[in-house]
Amino acid sequence: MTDRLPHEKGFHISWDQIHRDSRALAWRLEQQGPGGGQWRAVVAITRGGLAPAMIIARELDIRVVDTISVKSYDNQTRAEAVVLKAPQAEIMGDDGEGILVIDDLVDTGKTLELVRKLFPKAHFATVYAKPLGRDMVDSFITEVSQDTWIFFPWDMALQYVEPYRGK
Ligand SMILES: O=P(O)(O)OC[C@H]1O[C@H](OP(=O)(O)OP(=O)(O)O)[C@H](O)[C@@H]1O
Ligand SMILES: O=c1[nH]c(=O)c2nc[nH]c2[nH]1
Ligand SMILES: [Mg+2]
Repeated sequence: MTDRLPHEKGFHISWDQIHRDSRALAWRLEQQGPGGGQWRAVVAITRGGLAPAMIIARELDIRVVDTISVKSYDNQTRAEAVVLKAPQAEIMGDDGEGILVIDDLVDTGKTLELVRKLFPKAHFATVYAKPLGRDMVDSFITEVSQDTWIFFPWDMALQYVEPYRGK
């Protein structure tokens, strides 16, 4: 099943902005590892979670980094979330306790819902969150409205724009 979501607004994020917001998320997560200590591993939800996960792993000095691949969207159309690649079973343990699962954003929450079912005791963190999915995430930095589409720097390119008076 797919459904079309209306996105009236666009929120354009630069590399600098995602770097700063991911760092802010890392600092927020620092004291929240198991027993107030170090996280056992970072797991990025690919592909969007890869860049934030790298920045967070670097900030928190976590060397064990794995991925789970969940595909939910074709362009701006939501489809059923499916796991295309799971993380290593030895890293995750029975329930994901002590593991930090990172994604770039939570929108409807369907992606995190699926991953949470697999690893219910992991900590779920995203850089951005929309209201529908906010309850699925344990930590995030910035909330945007549901009708906003977030444009990430890896999906954009700098391009020439005509001067305002030249049109
Ligand atoms: O909360 P939801 O409604 O599930 O949406 C959020 C997910 O959608 C996007 O990933 P996408 O499936 O588009 O794949 P990508 O990360 O490879 O771009 C985004 O990176 C999140 O993972
Ligand atoms: O680049 C993206 N921006 C978004 O706002 C979004 N929501 C779900 N998936 C998304 N991908
Ligand atoms: Mg994604």
